[in-house]
Amino acid sequence: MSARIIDGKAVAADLRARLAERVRVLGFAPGLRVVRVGDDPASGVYVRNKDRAAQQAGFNSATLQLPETTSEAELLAVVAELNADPEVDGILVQLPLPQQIRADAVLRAIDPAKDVDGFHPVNAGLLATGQPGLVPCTPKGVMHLLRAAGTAPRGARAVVLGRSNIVGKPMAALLLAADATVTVVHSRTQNLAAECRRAEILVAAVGRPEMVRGDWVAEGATVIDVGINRLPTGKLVGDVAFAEASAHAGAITPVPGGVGPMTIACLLENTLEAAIARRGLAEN
Ligand SMILES: Nc1nc2c(c(=O)[nH]1)N[C@@H](CN(C=O)c1ccc(C(=O)N[C@@H](CCC(=O)O)C(=O)O)cc1)CN2
Ligand SMILES: [Mg+2]
Repeated sequence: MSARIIDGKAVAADLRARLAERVRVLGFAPGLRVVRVGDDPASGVYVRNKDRAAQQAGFNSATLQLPETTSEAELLAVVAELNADPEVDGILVQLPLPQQIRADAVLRAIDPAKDVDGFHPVNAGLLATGQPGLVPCTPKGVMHLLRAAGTAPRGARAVVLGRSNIVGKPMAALLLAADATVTVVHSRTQNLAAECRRAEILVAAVGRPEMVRGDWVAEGATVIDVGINRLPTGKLVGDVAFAEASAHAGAITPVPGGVGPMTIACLLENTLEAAIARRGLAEN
């Protein structure tokens, strides 16, 4: 079998266009503030892309750039200001942070109602207990991609490779909420390949270049590759060996152009949701 390619760029562009139209109809500009600390070059690219996508969709977006030497207390003070600012609907602190700052302490300080990354323990708890809240952008984007691919999670065997708070755990919760039968596997799991081979939906989010080989993929499975790994050659690859896996999968996301663009589109979706909820508006 040669897999269908799930075009994340196109799905993200479509979502961004629909969000822009909703913003136009609502008649106000949702406020987004992205905080970048230091000069990690990849973060620079992501933050610029977020800002540009937000502005193109009619959001009131700005990036706050802080020096690499920023202390945790200084960053917490910036977060407190944004929490108190009525013009701000969404706050996102770009990760990774410099080593003198505890990311957990900063993420916990963000007002959960403005936590458009969905990383605050309150939002994580709401998701884990099946209640409405702000959902992390990358797993939310994966759910959009499954819909676009025509892959229904209900009753399907889903395997999530990776157990991070940012992707693996919320991904498992979302699939479970969509009635999939979910298994989470990780570096300590025995027989990883055999576990993955059982999946009708396989989500790889482990951060190891091309770890998932062709014979880990069941015939006809939908494979979603969350990994974005830069090889020493400069080439960007996912957690899945794309050519090998494509020979078995029914549908597969590429890297680049798969999950990555959805992360940014879903950030806009979350910011719009936060703006609507903060204003007590209900859309019809
Ligand atoms: N606060 C957060 N920090 C980080 C997150 C996050 O969701 N919230 N995720 C990643 C980085 N990230 C967004 O911030 C992100 C990474 C990659 C892409 C993307 O579109 N990638 C492209 C390829 C880009 C390239 O050429 O390098 C693709 O996959 O097509 C978007 C967002 C860590 N930090
Ligand atoms: Mg991503």
